[in-house]
Amino acid sequence: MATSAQNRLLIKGGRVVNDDMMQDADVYIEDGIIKQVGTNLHTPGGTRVVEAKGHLVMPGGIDTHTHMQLPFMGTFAVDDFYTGTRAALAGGTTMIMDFAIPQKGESLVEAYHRWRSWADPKVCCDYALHVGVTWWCDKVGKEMEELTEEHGINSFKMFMAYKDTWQLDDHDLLESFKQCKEIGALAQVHAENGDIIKENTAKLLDMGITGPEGHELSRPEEVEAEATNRACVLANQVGCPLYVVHVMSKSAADVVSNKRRQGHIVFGEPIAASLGTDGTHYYHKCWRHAAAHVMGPPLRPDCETPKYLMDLLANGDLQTTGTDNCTFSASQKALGKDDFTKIPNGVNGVEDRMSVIWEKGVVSGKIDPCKFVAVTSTNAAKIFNIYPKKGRIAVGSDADIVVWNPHATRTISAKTHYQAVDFNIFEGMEVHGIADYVICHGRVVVEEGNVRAVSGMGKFVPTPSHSPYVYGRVQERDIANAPKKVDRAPYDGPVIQLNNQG
Ligand SMILES: C[C@@H](CNC(N)=O)C(=O)O
Ligand SMILES: [Zn+2]
Ligand SMILES: [Zn+2]
Repeated sequence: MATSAQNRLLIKGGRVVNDDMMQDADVYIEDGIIKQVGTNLHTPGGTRVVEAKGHLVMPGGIDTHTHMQLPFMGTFAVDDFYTGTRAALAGGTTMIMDFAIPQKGESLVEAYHRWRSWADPKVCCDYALHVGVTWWCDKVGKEMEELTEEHGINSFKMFMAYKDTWQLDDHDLLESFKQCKEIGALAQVHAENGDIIKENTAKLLDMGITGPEGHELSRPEEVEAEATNRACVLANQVGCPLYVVHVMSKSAADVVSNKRRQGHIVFGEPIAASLGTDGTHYYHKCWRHAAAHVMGPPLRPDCETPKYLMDLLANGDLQTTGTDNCTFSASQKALGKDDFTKIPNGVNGVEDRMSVIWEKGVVSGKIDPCKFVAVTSTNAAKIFNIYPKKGRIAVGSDADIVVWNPHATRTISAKTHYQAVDFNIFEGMEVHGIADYVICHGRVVVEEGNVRAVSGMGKFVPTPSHSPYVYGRVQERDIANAPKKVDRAPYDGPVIQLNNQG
């Protein structure tokens, strides 16, 4: 069938960047799919041309961790699936991975359908879902299997914090990890020790420390590191691959590095916030400013943390970058004006992630453009088993592409950002790297600063189980590491008699 002119696009004169190579090449697109990559391409008449000279042509960003319009702590995240995905496109991200989170006792499948009903009509770009496991029983295990087999879910997030609401104990963590392995899904953890947090919180409030500084004081980085280590040990003991979301500290990152060095199958996800700013803001005199940075795990007061985490992305010890975008405006954060435990947790990031990582990673000389593509897009596509449909500029891949201007600069501000939230944790930061053009489903949705995102144009992307990148070595490893019985003659010596008087 002849394609109509608006479905044909040629990105001309740019430098194509994938995670493993760069090349000067043009990219020809038809009906939302990349059809040709190369030079001197023959394209039909009526093809629209995007001039990309001096630009990098990269796979659109994949944000592995968002919470659009999340019902949380008595309110809803203010960026919904429309404003959130529109902002994502504005910044060069062409796919988000959000979370369907049931309350304790609720059906996981019902939560999945609820999130689908919220997202499908609104998303401007493609999206996938992880599903939260906030309680455990056999029914939960069966629903995890149904979600993997019938609904395109291949990752489940278990919470080790949020005691009394979403937190699982070690027994339930083990059961959920075993089930993830059984169905070929990836176990994700929110790694903080919720029991220590509860203990510390009571002490701090008793001492009259009710401000946002109390939030970080209640959960210092060793509380994140302890849970990260525990999750790695539990998962490794049942042979389940693990993905640690929102890695926020040096200590937790070191745990992931060391476990990977010991051969564990574990992945770590720092976020734009932990790569771009720090926890000194909790001590800001302005309550609103300090509260705007409240999230869990918290940003760390050690201002060397962002560089440290970027170095671990550079050397491959950490693999993906999300944002944990879960935004609340001043009046919502003010629910906790007298008690930091009531400040809705969450920060922005979905719009600025690509620029923040370009500035802190590439401009600083820590990562090159190929590694930038790896950590903002390709690694996520491989881990969640949607590669090369997503995460690559190649024939047959989706035409989700960012035409990146590496030299242009902008100053990040809530005054100019597309997000609905009234605060930006990167306020005032000058960054290099602007998405001059963003192509989504083969259509130009961002053009030199004009965002023409279309609500409902995004599609749900099923993530299939048994990702080779995650499970490719699990079977052999189980066989190789299986404990072996020792053949020996039975003991035939004396045995004491136990008296029954206890
Ligand atoms: C509830 C959700 C977002 N909030 C946060 N990280 O502070 C999460 O824990 O990832
Ligand atoms: Zn979390
Ligand atoms: Zn989250």
